[in-house]
Amino acid sequence: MSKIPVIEIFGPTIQGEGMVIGQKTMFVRTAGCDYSCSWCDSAFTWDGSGKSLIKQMTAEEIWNELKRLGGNGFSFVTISGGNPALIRHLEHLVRILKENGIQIGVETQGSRWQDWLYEVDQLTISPKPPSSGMKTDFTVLTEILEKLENRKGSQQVSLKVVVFDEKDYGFAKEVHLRYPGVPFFLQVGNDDIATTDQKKLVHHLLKKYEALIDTVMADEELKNVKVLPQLHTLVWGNKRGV
Ligand SMILES: C[S@@+](CC[C@H](N)C(=O)[O-])C[C@H]1O[C@@H](n2cnc3c(N)ncnc32)[C@H](O)[C@@H]1O
Ligand SMILES: Nc1nc2[nH]cc(C(=O)O)c2c(=O)[nH]1
Ligand code: SF4
Ligand SMILES: [Mg+2]
Repeated sequence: MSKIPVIEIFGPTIQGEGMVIGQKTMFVRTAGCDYSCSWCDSAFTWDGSGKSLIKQMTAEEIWNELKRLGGNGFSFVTISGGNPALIRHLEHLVRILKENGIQIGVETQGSRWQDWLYEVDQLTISPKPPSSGMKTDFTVLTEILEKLENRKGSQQVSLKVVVFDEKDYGFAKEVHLRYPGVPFFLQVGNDDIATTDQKKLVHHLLKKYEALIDTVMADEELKNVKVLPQLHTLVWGNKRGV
């Protein structure tokens, strides 16, 4: 059976970001990314520091681990990474989750396509702004969004851009104005991903959230948008596996 590189499986917890914020969910985090964002809060998935944590698992093994951790107490699984859209074999996990009546969420940056993305119930695509050091290939992103336009009725797709500075804000606007029909989220960037001083971090991030709200409220070009913090970071700081 084909193996999937998994770096962590955790939950149940709440989805802390984006269109499904607050949803009770399990997480499967795959290893490996085609990007290397300067501020990635999950760099251990791709920078070698988490190498010893990576397990090659079959879809059945992942499903068994999800049940061991979550028992009968979950109906939603979020697949993140790294970039899960690098891994074709996730189609097997998606099938097992579907067969068991589990709703699926995916977090990806919109740089790669896989056919199993059609089966995802809540798909968050998060193009990277300039501060990440990455460059979005808009031809690829447009192709992906065009494929998803013909999706079945129950699937929801959203765009989410993390904002650290003014240039990022300009990029976020560009993305929203390019794809005005796709539900759009702005997310506060965490620029202190290493600190263990949670009180200070939360205070700092709430200030940044307030500033981002102020900017968007004053901006006539951004109307039908949602502005969110990373809720899990406000609750648990930079802790991993929550
Ligand atoms: C770790 S990524 C994994 C999925 C995929 N590679 C992606 O970037 O969309 C999950 C989400 O966390 C966001 N993220 C990563 N580092 C962040 C940070 N320092 N502050 C805020 N959001 C961050 C990403 O933009 C993405 O939306
Ligand atoms: N609670 C919680 N919500 C999340 N939403 C997106 C996450 C991610 O790292 O992809 C994440 C995460 O790591 N934890
Ligand atoms: S695309 Fe996602 S996982 Fe990859 S480096 Fe950027 S934030 Fe991290
Ligand atoms: Mg995260």
